Amino acid sequence: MSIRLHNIAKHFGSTQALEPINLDIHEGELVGLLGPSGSGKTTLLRIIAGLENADHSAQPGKILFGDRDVTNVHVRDRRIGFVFQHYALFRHMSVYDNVAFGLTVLPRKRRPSSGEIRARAFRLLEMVKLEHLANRYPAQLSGGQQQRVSLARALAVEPEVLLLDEPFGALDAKVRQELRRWLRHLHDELNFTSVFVTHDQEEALELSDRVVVMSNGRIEQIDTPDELYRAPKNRFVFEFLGDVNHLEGNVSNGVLTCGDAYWHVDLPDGHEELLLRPHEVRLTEQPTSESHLPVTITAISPVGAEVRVELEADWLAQPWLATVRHTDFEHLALRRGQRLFAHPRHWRRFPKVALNTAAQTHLA
Ligand SMILES: Nc1ncnc2c1ncn2[C@@H]1O[C@H](COP(=O)(O)OP(=O)(O)OP(=O)(O)O)[C@@H](O)[C@H]1O
Repeated sequence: MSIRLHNIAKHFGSTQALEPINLDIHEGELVGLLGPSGSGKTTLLRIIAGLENADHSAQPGKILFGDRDVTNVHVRDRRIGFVFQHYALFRHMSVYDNVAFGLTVLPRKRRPSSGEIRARAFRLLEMVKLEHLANRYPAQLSGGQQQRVSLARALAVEPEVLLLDEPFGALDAKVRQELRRWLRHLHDELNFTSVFVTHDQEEALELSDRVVVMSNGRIEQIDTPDELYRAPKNRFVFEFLGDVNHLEGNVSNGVLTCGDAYWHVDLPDGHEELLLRPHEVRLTEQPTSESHLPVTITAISPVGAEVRVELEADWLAQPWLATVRHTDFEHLALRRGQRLFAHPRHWRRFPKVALNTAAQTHLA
């Protein structure tokens, strides 16, 4: 089931939660709504669900599920499954009853027989690997298990659209990771269309077919995770998707200078701010004829696939972060207090005048 939003806007009193938005979600897609707090993600999800009405204006917005105009259709009749962080399980019902609930309350005409309800609920419990806990009560489950029951409960009524609002928000990192895999797996196997809200970049990039990046009630970019990361449309998207180092200074005759640091860049004269990711910073013991960017290591974190190194310098307003391979870390014998030189491998600049102009990128 595709979802099409046309000219959807929302005010709460004088607060504009959403500027007029157009969004096409394809059938079978898993789409993440990503943005900082207050950017309008939940409002957009609630409007898709029918829990909130969009503004009625001179040009009222429209919501289509497939060919069906659901703009004025009640939430009950939109055939949607929900998994909301605060939409808790029924505490007085067993796991099995929670999952079967949606089917037992269907109107008689659409309600399956009790044997079928039982079979379907158990099939879903098997899918989320919880059939052995069918008789337990929610309070007797871990947070991750409860969210898996929520997922099974939402899927029991065979929704064509599944909406999830920060579904794994309250869980620890490892359980979140596991549940993401669950969701992706169920999504691919059952082939519904899903929209989920998150403020976690990693979650959005890992789970989504496409990500909708939002800020201030606006859509900044809609793209595949790969495209978003490689070709951010503006500075906001670039900064929101990961750690960023800033290099600010004046360019004159092809040399950017900042305090006692300088670097040859192919840019016209003027003030510049260049942005680079931690993996785009190379560290060496000596400067080169091209760059002289002296830095001091202030912290080292060797946890993970790469070593994270924090760098400070008089010419930097904010510390830089560099990620280096473990082999380079050992080779350079990096330690706190060590003085080194940074070399940008790659950088971007986002001209300030027009926020939405494409980034200029440069490979050093
Ligand atoms: N019921 C409401 N009444 C008044 N203002 C609201 C209401 N719901 C949301 N807002 C405002 O609308 C804007 C968007 O809120 P929304 O909850 O959609 O953001 P969000 O991106 O989901 O944020 P978060 O990640 O913090 O949940 C915010 O400025 C918020 O204060």
